Amino acid sequence: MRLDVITIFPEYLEPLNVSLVGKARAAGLLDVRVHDLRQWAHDRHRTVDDTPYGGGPGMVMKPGPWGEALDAVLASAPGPERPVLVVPTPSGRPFTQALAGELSEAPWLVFTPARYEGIDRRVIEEYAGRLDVREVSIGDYVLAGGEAPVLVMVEAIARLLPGVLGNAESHRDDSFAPGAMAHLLEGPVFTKPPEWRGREVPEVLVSGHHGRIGRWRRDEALRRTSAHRPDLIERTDPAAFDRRDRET
Ligand SMILES: O[C@H]1NC=Nc2cccc(F)c21
Repeated sequence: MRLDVITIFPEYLEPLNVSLVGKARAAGLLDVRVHDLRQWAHDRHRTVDDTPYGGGPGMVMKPGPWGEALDAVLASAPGPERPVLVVPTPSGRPFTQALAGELSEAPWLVFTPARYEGIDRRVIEEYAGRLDVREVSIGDYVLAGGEAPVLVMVEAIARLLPGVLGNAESHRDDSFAPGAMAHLLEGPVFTKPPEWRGREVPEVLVSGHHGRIGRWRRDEALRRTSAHRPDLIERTDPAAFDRRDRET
């Protein structure tokens, strides 16, 4: 997968050099290119934003630099391939595991993180005709810009690429991944030592009885989900658990 990010804060994307994404890049599974938007702002002050028409708070990003940047990035691809344009914005569709999965299938993604107030609408209109443009939000809270959302989305997408996660199994029990535990939060986890500050690991987990362990984990996941995310409970199919129990 090729992945381009156009931003006025290239240093904000440094985390894409480390950990899971960094390893995927080193392994040649991901080709990540970060571009400084200001190289396409030609005035002396390299201006990329201005006050909004119609008034109101904050600043809106000018269309000129974005148009030149996107044209340059699109022109840099050898073949006829067109990327999916991912526009982080608080007014976008929710970023979900399903969308991460869909985007992980794309051979080329271009991310355009912008300031909170966004990019001049005409940029979206200019590219919507020829690219698959996705306006996406990572959540209903106020951030200064879209760079942190890009880090979040790239991590969620990269870990789904073949070869990126060592143990393929670790997708299976992800919260929100398809299957019996889909839409459930994961329950508590434990590791050595067996006792720590007088607190012991739940006996079932050291029983070696996989059926009991599976049921305990499901019950704990249901308990945690009903406490923290009751909205997810009605989306759970109890029959799927029985099927899963029979498999384990
Ligand atoms: O994901 C959103 N959630 C909240 N604030 C934002 C600010 C800029 C971009 C963006 F995607 C977002």
